[in-house]
Amino acid sequence: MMTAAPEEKARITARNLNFYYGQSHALKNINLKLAANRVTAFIGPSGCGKSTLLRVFNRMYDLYPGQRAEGEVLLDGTNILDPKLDLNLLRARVGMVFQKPTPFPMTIYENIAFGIRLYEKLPKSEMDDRIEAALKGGALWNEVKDKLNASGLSLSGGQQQRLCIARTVAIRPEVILFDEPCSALDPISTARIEELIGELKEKYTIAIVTHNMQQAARCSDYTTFMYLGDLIEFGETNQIFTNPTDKRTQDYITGRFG
Ligand SMILES: Nc1ncnc2c1ncn2[C@@H]1O[C@H](COP(=O)(O)OP(=O)(O)OP(=O)(O)O)[C@@H](O)[C@H]1O
Repeated sequence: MMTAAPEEKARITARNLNFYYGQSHALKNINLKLAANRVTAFIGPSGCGKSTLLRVFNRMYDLYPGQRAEGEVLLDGTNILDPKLDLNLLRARVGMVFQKPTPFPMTIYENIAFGIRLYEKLPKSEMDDRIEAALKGGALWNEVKDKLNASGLSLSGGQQQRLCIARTVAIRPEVILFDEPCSALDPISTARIEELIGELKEKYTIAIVTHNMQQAARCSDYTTFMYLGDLIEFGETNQIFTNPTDKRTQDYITGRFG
């Protein structure tokens, strides 16, 4: 197993990470660094553990009994697997965008304000500024600035996904996790989100799970190939796609399995 890490500042470091669904061993001794202000893509055949790994990074699994992680996952030096950790704070630092856009059934404005209010009490004018900045961060401001009181559900699928990204950005996270963020979107909306991910990495550290090889190649700096719960290969995206060292990586990226 190759677990080399980039010679860059790490935002998240996983050390000897194992994950279990009851008796089932879903992540096997994962060692990995997510470089700060870079996009790291996770690829591999269905069921290899990509989403499980992403869900460890913000302790999403904590909501479900019987699921447990062992080892260490450091976020700027703090072990996020520590049972005493404040999960609300963790989820403010590590935001997540899901496969299906999930706006709340409320106005565009309230979709963003809702999350901010969980953490901060702001006067109206400051809140307005934060909402504008978040919608700009989600590359949605120009399309919605004249209808902030319309329902979030009235937007197109691609706009809804950008609203969800704006909602995540509004809380000022350090890391954003994307779990197949484009799989429900058309090619134009997909291109828009990929472009946005490229912009977001200036401020945030990004991890993205994708089934789309072209997407991983287009928008990531580093790529991780996983197989049956193992991290098989990690490297610069260009190297993984042009000159992988492991035969399983090569077979997967050339479409021989998965
Ligand atoms: N809630 C669960 N309970 C039990 N086993 C689970 C659960 N969720 C996932 N698994 C198992 O853990 C392993 C990893 O699943 P995971 O969803 O992380 O894979 P993935 O690589 O993201 O797959 P996909 O590409 O299909 O989304 C699989 O064997 C899966 O069956």
